[in-house]
Amino acid sequence: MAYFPMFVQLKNKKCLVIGGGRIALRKIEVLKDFEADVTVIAPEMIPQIRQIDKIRRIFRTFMEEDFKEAELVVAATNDQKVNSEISKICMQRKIPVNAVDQKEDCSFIFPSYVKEGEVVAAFSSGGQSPMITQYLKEKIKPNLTEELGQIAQILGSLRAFAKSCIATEQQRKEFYKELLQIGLKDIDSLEEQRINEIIQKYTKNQSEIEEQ
Ligand SMILES: C[C@@]1(CC(=O)O)c2cc3[nH]c(cc4nc(cc5[nH]c(cc(n2)[C@H]1CCC(=O)O)[C@@](C)(CC(=O)O)[C@@H]5CCC(=O)O)C(CC(=O)O)=C4CCC(=O)O)c(CCC(=O)O)c3CC(=O)O
Ligand SMILES: NC(=O)C1=CN([C@@H]2O[C@H](COP(=O)(O)OP(=O)(O)OC[C@H]3O[C@@H](n4cnc5c(N)ncnc54)[C@H](O)[C@@H]3O)[C@@H](O)[C@H]2O)C=CC1
Repeated sequence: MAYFPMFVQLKNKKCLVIGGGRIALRKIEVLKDFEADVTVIAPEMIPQIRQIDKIRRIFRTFMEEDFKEAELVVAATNDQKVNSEISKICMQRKIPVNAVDQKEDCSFIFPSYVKEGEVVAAFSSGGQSPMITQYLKEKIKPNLTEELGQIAQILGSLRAFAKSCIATEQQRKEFYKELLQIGLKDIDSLEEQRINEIIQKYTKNQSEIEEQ
């Protein structure tokens, strides 16, 4: 079964990671990368987890009341029974849950991803082979450049303006495409004056349409 790649807003969401080993660390780093509010619960945590900034650490085994406020949970202990129990609690409470050792206990799984600014490419093999998932990430890395992330930010900042000032969706599409092509050739040439020239070209078209 293939999983649907849903892009979820995690900023400031209360995410609970249960377990304090190497795999918990990997999951915490991903959640932090998307600005989640992370709490870790485990009797023992590896030094790298103890050193992470701005997370809550609770040194004990989990309790049912820990789930009260959780909006997303990762069961990352090394005990399958414990992870399964966590999963059941979350499923009952309809909290999205990931269990690191058994996809049957997951309502969502983690992808391998590349992120530049707000552009994210994410891969999954439906749990069949994380190696393949990692391989795909490495393949896309040379294409998902820092510049592409910057171009996305520039195009994003022009969206509201383009919607109000460029007449049709087709024209807006051409406008974004032209800016993208320029940015891909040379990000530095996508500066204010050049952008203004292109804006004028597309808004001029609109005033011509309005005059007719
Ligand atoms: C179902 C899923 C649930 C979940 O964790 O969300 C899951 C489950 C399991 N992984 C296992 C093993 C490995 N996982 C990795 C790596 C990653 N695993 C990740 C995700 C996922 N792993 C989800 C499915 C993803 C998909 O759809 O493809 C990544 C992408 C994201 C992340 O972890 O954040 C991250 C790469 C991050 C990156 O580099 O970008 C490596 C490689 C390595 O460690 O270098 C190995 C060893 C090689 C191998 O086994 O293939 C085992 C067996 C453990 C055992 O044998 O004991 C299980 C349990 C089982 O399969 O039963
Ligand atoms: N999803 C993935 O990508 C992968 C998953 N795995 C799975 O991940 C599991 C965990 O791996 P590691 O982090 O290396 O294990 P680990 O042994 O380093 O850490 C286990 C952690 O769980 C904690 N723990 C145990 N019982 C607990 C409880 N009742 N409440 C709270 N915390 C508890 C321990 O204190 C410890 O911090 C492995 O057993 C393996 O099945 C392994 C490789 C990749």
